[in-house]
Amino acid sequence: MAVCTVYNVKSLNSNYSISTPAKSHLGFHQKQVFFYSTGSKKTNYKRSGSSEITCAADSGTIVIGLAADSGCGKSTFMRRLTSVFGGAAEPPRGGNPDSNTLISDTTTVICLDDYHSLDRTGRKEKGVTALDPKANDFDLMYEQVKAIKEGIAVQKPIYNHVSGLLDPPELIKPPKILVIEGLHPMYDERVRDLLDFSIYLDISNEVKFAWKIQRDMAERGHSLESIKASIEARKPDFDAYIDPQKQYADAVIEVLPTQLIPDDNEGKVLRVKLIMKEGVQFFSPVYLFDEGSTISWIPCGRKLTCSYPGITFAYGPDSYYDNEVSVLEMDGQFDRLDELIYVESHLSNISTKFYGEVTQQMLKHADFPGSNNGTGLFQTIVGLKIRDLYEQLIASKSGVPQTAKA
Ligand SMILES: Nc1ncnc2c1ncn2[C@@H]1O[C@H](COP(=O)(O)OP(=O)(O)OP(=O)(O)O)[C@@H](O)[C@H]1O
Ligand SMILES: O=C(CO)[C@H](O)[C@H](O)COP(=O)(O)O
Repeated sequence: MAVCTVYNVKSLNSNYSISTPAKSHLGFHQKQVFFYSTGSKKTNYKRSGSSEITCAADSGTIVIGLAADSGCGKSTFMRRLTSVFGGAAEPPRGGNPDSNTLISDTTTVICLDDYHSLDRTGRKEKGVTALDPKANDFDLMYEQVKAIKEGIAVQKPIYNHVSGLLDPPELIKPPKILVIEGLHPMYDERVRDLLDFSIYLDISNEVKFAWKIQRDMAERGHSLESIKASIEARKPDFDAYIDPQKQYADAVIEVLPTQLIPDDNEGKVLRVKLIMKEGVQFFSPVYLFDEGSTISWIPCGRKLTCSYPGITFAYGPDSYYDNEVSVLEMDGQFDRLDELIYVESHLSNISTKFYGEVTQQMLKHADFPGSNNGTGLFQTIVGLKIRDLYEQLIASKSGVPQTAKA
């Protein structure tokens, strides 16, 4: 286990202190004062001693970025990803019960909402949304993600979604895999350059609306009008600051209404595309039947039960924001998840460790949203690809060659 040094930093105008790494690139050696803004006022910190802690990562931390709007399936995706590595993710033990962080043996998932520089009141006073870069501290985000990547523990702020306030920070030790999820993992070029792999969940407006209604009306008691108003209010900033990040993603999961039901407006049956950038180190796109060909496939028949409106798959090369990509598409939904093995056996480069691993993962989490359609299938596959990328990166650092995967 590696040893990390954290420097204690005392607050000059509030009653809690934070610790932060002592690296000169963070400015503490030179300046010894760190500005951390809470709400609309700034809090000053001064260095006061240091301590050593045990860090989890000996061979460096790899950093994955996951971008999406609120309510677009990030938490569900994270649960699928963590499961691929084994073990469950939990909030930091004994910490703030409203922490947004999830820690498992291999992964630590931090939510970038914790880098809101303006709290709920601060945003209201200034008339900005949480999507606006002005409401977020990208300098601190960059410094802390960089520090963790270099094996240094940090004291990360917490944005409390219950109170709408910035809470005292929590200690984040470098894990094997750090996932930064939220609104802006690819917005700031410096943060973007720290990412070893990036994913964007691109949920079309119609589908986003259907999911929001399902969650916020059924589970949170919001009215239809308030859900509509909240989506409308966020849209200009979403279009300006969140959506453009998809051009930088190594993989995009795009979720659209089905094309199998004419004029469908229920949003239950989905058409899902997995858009995979070519030429990304340690990431080889998944393919159907024949790499590089253009394929359309209706798998329904003796081996796959399909009720109305059926299932179609498509695969082929394309371009996306001037990048060469491979696109795998699924429209429709599975009737029987155990039969997914039939589809899995026709996919290649899925980075499984044994035959049927995708199907096993999907069956294990059959109760997660999207398990009967392309959202669950592609999230699971991307999880396996991330595991593969991690193993290849670690092997490349230690000089051990990796064997080819399915
Ligand atoms: N693949 C899916 N299929 C159907 N519904 C889904 C899917 N993924 C997410 N949802 C719906 O969206 C809701 C939000 O999902 P989730 O909590 O994973 O999103 P999130 O991006 O983490 O949200 P937030 O940022 O608001 O915490 C779920 O409760 C569910 O209703
Ligand atoms: O877009 C969001 C990311 O999840 C939230 O709206 C943002 O973090 C502000 O949170 P809250 O609405 O709890 O004040």
